[in-house]
Amino acid sequence: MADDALELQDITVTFRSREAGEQAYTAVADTSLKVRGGEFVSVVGPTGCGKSTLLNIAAGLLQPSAGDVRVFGQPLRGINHRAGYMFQSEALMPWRSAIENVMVGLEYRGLAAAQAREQARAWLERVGLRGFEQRYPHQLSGGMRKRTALAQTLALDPDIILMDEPFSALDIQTRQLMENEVLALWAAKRKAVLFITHDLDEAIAMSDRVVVLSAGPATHPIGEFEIDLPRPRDVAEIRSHPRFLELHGRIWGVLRDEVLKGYAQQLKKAA
Ligand SMILES: Nc1ncnc2c1ncn2[C@@H]1O[C@H](COP(=O)(O)OP(=O)(O)OP(=O)(O)O)[C@@H](O)[C@H]1O
Repeated sequence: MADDALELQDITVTFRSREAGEQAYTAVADTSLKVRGGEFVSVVGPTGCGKSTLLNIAAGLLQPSAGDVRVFGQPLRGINHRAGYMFQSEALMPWRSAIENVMVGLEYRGLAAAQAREQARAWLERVGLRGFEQRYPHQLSGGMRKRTALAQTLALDPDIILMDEPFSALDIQTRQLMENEVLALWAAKRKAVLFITHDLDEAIAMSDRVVVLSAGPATHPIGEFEIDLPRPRDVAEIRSHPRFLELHGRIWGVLRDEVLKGYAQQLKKAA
């Protein structure tokens, strides 16, 4: 459909080991997933189930073994240039100041240095980093580095935002502040968001829809839930809303067994 920003159709991903004798591993099997324009969709699933793999497919960083990816109705070939990507790990360049980190993508896009600097400054201000433009990543707190990375992603004005557990390394208060800021920025621009997390509370608090993945191998969606909580939301306050608790109970009912299977598999792998 034309109003789908991102569509994964029957995606299968099989990793083949280079070492002879090792078996191929099918991480994801027959997975279909859509994100409509302006929709905030979270994907939750047990550890190691294939969440990052799916995001890499959506970003065009990884080619599926089978299946198709469509971006605003067009087949994706190579990198998804309509998408911005925010990783779990730090992606800032340590030798560049905060403003230079935000500028780099804009300059790469062809903006003159002065213009790129101006836009980067405005974005740093929007994410609460006015006065910190000249600091280097090691001179910023973990939360500030995340804010810089967020400014870096949003400055490019992507139509689709892909986020892979972006706040998992933060303490709970900073995390909730950042989640609220992301929601406020998202509400202003209404981009399509695909958000990966293993935290069900975070997924429900942020999203319009939550997709639950099975444990691997051959991970696939096993449940999909519309999150009809009122907006604007405060991620801390919404957790005590009766509807939140009801949705949490229903989704956890589907997720719980997969989490247990996921743990068992990790232990088996480690043995
Ligand atoms: N390049 C690769 N080669 C072989 N196996 C891989 C590769 N990348 C991922 N895998 C395997 O595929 C499965 C899914 O990995 P993925 O990182 O997508 O999971 P995840 O759900 O994002 O994990 P986590 O919750 O720990 O972040 C894992 O079992 C992983 O070991």
